[in-house]
Amino acid sequence: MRMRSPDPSPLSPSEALLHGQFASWGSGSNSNNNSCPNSPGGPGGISPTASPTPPSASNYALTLTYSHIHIQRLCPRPGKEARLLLPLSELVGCSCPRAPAPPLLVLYWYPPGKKRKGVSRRRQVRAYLSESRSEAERWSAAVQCLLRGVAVTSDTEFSRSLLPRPRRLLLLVNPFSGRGQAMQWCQTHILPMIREANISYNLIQTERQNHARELIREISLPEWDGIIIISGDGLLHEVINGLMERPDWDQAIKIPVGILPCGSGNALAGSVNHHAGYDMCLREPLLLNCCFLLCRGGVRPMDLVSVTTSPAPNSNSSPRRLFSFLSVAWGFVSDVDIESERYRGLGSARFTLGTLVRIASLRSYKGRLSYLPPSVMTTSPDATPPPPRRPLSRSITEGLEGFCKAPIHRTSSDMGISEQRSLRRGEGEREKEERQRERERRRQRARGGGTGVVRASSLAEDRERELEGEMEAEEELCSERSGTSSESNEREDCNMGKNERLVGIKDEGEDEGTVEQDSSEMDEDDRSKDGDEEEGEGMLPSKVLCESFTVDLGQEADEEGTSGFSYEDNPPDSRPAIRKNSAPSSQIVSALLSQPLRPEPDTALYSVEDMDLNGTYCQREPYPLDPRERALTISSPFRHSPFSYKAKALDQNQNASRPRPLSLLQHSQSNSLPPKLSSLSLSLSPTPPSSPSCTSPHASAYLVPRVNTPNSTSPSPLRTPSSSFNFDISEPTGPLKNRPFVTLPSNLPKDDLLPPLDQPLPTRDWVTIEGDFVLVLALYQSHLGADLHAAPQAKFDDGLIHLTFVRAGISRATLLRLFFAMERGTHHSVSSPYVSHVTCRAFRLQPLSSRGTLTVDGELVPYGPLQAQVHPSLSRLIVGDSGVKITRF
Ligand SMILES: Nc1ncnc2c1ncn2[C@@H]1O[C@H](COP(=O)(O)OP(=O)(O)OP(=O)(O)O)[C@@H](O)[C@H]1O
Repeated sequence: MRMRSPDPSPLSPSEALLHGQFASWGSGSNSNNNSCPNSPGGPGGISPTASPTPPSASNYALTLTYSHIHIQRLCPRPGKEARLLLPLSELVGCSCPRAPAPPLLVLYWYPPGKKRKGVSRRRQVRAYLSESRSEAERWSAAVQCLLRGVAVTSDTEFSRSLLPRPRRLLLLVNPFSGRGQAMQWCQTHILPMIREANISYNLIQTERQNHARELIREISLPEWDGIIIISGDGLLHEVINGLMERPDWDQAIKIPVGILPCGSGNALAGSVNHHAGYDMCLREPLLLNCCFLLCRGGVRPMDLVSVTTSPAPNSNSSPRRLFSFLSVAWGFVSDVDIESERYRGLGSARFTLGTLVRIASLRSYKGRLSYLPPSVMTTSPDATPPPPRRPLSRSITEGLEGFCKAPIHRTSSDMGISEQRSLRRGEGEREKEERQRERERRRQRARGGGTGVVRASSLAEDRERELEGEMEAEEELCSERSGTSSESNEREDCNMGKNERLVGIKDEGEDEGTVEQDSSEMDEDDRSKDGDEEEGEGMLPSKVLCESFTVDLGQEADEEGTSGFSYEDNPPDSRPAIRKNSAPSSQIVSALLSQPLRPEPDTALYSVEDMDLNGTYCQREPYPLDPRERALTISSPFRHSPFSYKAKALDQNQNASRPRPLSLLQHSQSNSLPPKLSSLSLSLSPTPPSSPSCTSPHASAYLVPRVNTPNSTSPSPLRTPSSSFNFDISEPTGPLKNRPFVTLPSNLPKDDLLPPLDQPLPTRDWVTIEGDFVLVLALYQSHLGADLHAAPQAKFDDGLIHLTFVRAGISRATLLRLFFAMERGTHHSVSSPYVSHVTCRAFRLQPLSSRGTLTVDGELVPYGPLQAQVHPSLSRLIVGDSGVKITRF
């Protein structure tokens, strides 16, 4: 019994809603005490025929207030606390068993677990024997009224009639999610708690992929107060899309949805758990927290993101639209998600192993990422309006990894350094500066042969010139100001600023050299270079925090500080990539990291396909590739990868009816640790040579005109409307999600920020980054997995997409450090010029590499151009007490 010390402030009578005396009844935790009352109606519940245990000698005085039940032992025993304060916020329900059971008041209490991570909240059932049934029922009704948010006062006559009808929930269980424990957990954890909360439910097991989606499209929704997914995030993805495919989608999507985590990633559950203020946890503790929050009720609006994907390969259909509640991933994250399917038996540890394998064979992808930063808006009508904001029109073309770092530092932010400086000046100066830059860009493009192709080797010069242009403009501004009393001071300031920036440019150049060396020699030299890198760190800009988002300008310098990074340096519970329940031990990690990372000779070739403005792939120059990469499918070190790319994939619908169990069976052969892990070759993936000096034959080939550059050329001659989306690319045959061709309702919310996928983006306001990426991750929840706090600022309804992109050139150690820091959500402070975090309202992703994986909410979608826009607060999520109470009863 958890008796607490007496409340120092005695209860005032006005606070008390009810007061009464009860005798004790066998109480305690369900697991330890067989004599205690069990779940109402559940197995082991109070048997009507059971003869009541004789009341104990000790009696209790119970007082009910708006927030607590005060339980006072009337005959204090030595060594025992005399008083227990039971917060109503920790109760899921209360009952009064029907006759012939004794007149009991039964309280179902789930106090939170100990602070130590991973310790579950524990179920405690407390039963008190009343003098009469009517008194017990009065108390039960009063407690339930408070739990359900019914307005009551001390004058209220409590009875069952005051209670709203029990909530009705549709529970959808994917029995194959995670490690296949969903049904077992239903019986042991979920259903008992739901019964105790007096919730009615219908439980349906899904039988195949898209079963839930079809079901949700058809059912009558007014019968339900909520739809609960007992699975991973994939099943919720189906439900959300099923709701949006209904003719009454605008009503349907407002039905509260909830998630009880039984998958392996459980990102949304992790976000809900975090939102409720609980410590990060996994498995049963996470499930119990989420189930508790569900029973407490309370919903919040949740943003949905409308994603338009390319049509499936070999299909003549148009782009597909779907709705996403979690993420879009390309590169590292989606690769790990899909490739680690084969380790599903490991539970969430599959991501750990997948992460290590993918880091060992790190690869990068060419592509173009464009995004629309959120606009600056004043929320208060009294607030002074912001200065007129010049529409931003920026496009950043990056060269090879580590080569052109400066542009991304400065301009990928909504209010980057150059923009902030411009805004301080008058419109005239800004326009003048803009014109000057424009002229410079045009000259630059003309030098590129008039094709719009930007030479990679010229990018750094380009950027340097741009900076010089800015400085000249500033100098002009200073000279215009001369004549005032502060003339000399200002001039000095200006000159000083210029010198500092020139030093900065020089230093960046030096740093780039270092980073190139880093990418080619990697870890072998890590330790020795540590000191040098530290030196350079102070010379670079450190970090710009923008109003709406953060862009890390940090120095990759302490990248090499990661040479000192070892598993010994990190407490075991602070590793997201190496999870607590991970199968791979630190020895595996050490083995992987201790391998020398050698650049592989570029001995084999495969074709790199470039894409024109219309999203059509065209073959460009050959791209060097390690022969093993070709042999090992998508650079997996596992020879029998079930995800090998076939020359031509089946239409995704040909997998359509393949139920999950089959796919699990199919993967079961590889559901084991990699053979001979220690002999894994840590060869570099086919990233281009680190030198930007165009030694790579393809260096200028993949840099194609940018659609949203103001002066970009008209659409490429390769573009033909009919050939748009006609991708001759292969897809993994296994897990590509079958999406039945359903005609979406015509009145769905429009993606008003985006043109059709085959049209160029608007020339204003958008930012484009082009180059080699290790990963692009668009997240709209705080968590990417239950223990990956990947977007710490994200809220369910912030109307924002949180974009993280990592560019090629990042070392394995830094990447690993980034994932480690993600567990605590501190990865934004991992200083690396290759890592950027921004927010946006819409984005477009155009992969330029011919192979890769794209996932939406962890589900594979056709590989090709994709775009997305956030639709704020479109749906409603059950989050517990911190939300608004469910009103539909
Ligand atoms: N009965 C079933 N048989 C086969 N596949 C199913 C079944 N029910 C659902 N699915 C599909 O299984 C896929 C994975 O489900 P889900 O994401 O819920 O679990 P998970 O992958 O274990 O969890 P997480 O996404 O958190 O890793 C989804 O695409 C879903 O459509």
